[in-house]
Parts: sequence; structure tokens; C-alpha cells
Amino acid sequence: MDLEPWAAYGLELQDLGPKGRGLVAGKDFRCGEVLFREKGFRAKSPEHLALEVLASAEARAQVSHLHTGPLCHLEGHAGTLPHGVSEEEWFDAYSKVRFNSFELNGCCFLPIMALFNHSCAPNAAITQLPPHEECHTAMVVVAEQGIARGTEIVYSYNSDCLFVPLRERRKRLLSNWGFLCKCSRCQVEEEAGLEDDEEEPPEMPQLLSWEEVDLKNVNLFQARHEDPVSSPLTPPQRTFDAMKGSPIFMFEMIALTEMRNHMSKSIKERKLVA
Ligand SMILES: C[S@@+](CC[C@H](N)C(=O)[O-])C[C@H]1O[C@@H](n2cnc3c(N)ncnc32)[C@H](O)[C@@H]1O
Repeated sequence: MDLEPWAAYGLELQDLGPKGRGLVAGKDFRCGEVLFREKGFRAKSPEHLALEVLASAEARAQVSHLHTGPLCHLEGHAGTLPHGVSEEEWFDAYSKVRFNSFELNGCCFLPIMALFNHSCAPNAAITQLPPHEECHTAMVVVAEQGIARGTEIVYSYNSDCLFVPLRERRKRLLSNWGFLCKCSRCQVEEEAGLEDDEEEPPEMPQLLSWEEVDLKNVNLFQARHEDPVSSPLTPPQRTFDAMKGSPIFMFEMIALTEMRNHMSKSIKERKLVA
């Protein structure tokens, strides 16, 4: 795999302080330009994808750079560890998948696209492209406005939260993604005291160290999902094996058309709301 696939798109990976790493425009982009595209993995749940990661050394290498979320979010999972997998290995793989994937017709996991940070005032949008294969997904990131060189490229992890007040946005992002949003919009609204007008401050998830996790009470697979150990993925869903050598998906004209339709719809909706 290309070590820096974002560089071919004119993007730079930078350390952005409290948000961790993020992708920044290495040149000016026009509104509507495709900023990045990737073919990734899709499965029923993060648990299924974590098992795929654990099953292949190559897959582990592909996700080794990813951020892991707060461990407390992993509590409540029931089940047995897959044979030969240590608790630490399980939590690492599960956390990487859980905090870097999207719920879009299943659990979609794109290891490079996961390097973009979230914003409640995004300058880019993501779109899932056809064909929706059983175990793959293809997505593009598109500029929703002109983006000047040096600007961080951000999309919204949860578009439902864009049109609600600061506290509610932060609450939703905390519960789904495990972080307190520090995007430019949230920071401006926080400084303007908008959060003080609302009820109940959001609580940061408690970060646990390995020693603090009581593994007896940690259930690996939540009841909401079928247990992937007793119901393994059926062929040809060895997703990571199938992905060998082709992380970037060259999509077709039909996909571009769908993306443009989505873009103009989403821009129109924003204008209506504004
Ligand atoms: C999908 S990763 C994005 C890449 C990540 N920054 C990294 O260094 O790998 C999501 C994580 O990035 C951080 N993050 C993304 N957007 C953020 C935001 N608006 N405010 C604060 N942290 C953010 C959070 O730690 C979140 O769990």
C-alpha cells in the first residue's frame, strides 16, 4: 500500500493539537472537487470487522496507524474472546474499528478516510458510492466550498447533529464517537457562552487504563449484535484478504453523478436552513 495515499490528492497529514492528527489542504481546492476517495470494508457490525482485522496480519498492519477511543465505551460487550486473541489485542482492534467507522448500510470502515476530523461547520462532505458490494464500501470526500491551502479538511461524522444546539451536538458526538467536539463552530459558540444557556453539561467519557478495566464485567459482544464468533462471516466476506493491493477505488461516472446530486441537495438544504 502507498504509505501516504493522501499526498497524491494534494493533502497533508498534520498534528492538530487537541484533535490529534488531521488532513490539511496542501493546495487550493474548488467547491465540488473530489478531495479523496477510498475503497473500504463493510460488515454487519464493528465486532465482525474487528474479527476480520484480528484474523489477518496484513489487515492489522493496515489499521495500525488508527486512533483508539476511550475504553469505557467498550463496556457492555458480552461473549468469549476469539481463540488465541488476548484481551488487549481484542480491545485494540475493536476500539480502532468502533471509533473510526460509520453506520451506513452496515458498519463501514475506511482506514485512510478515518484520518479526517469532524466539524459541526464542515467544509467537505462524504458520500457512499455505488456499487454497494456485500463486504466493501467506496466513499468520496468532496469540497462543499472553496478550500484554501493550509485549511484543515473536515466533514461531519454525524450530519443529524449539525442543526441542533451546542450542548446537544456535543452530547451526540460524545455518545457515538467518544470525544468532546473542539471544532471551530463549537469553540466559537462555547466562548459566546451558548452552552451556559442550555441544561446539563456533557460529561467526558471516563478514560480507563488497562489496570482499571474489570474484564469480568466486560462483555465482549453486545446483545444488539449477533455473536460473530458463533456465527462467523460467510465467504466471500474475508474482506481484508479480498482487498489486497487495491486500497483506492477508481469509481465510475455514475458514481460522480450521484455525488454531484448529493452535493447540490446538501448545499440547497443548508441554504434553506441558513
Ligand atoms: C476518526 S479519528 C480522526 C483522526 C484522529 N484525529 C487521529 O489522530 O487519528 C476521530 C478522533 O479524532 C478526534 N477528533 C476528530 N474530530 C474532532 C473534533 N471536532 N474535536 C475534537 N476531537 C476530534 C477525536 O479524538 C476522535 O475520536
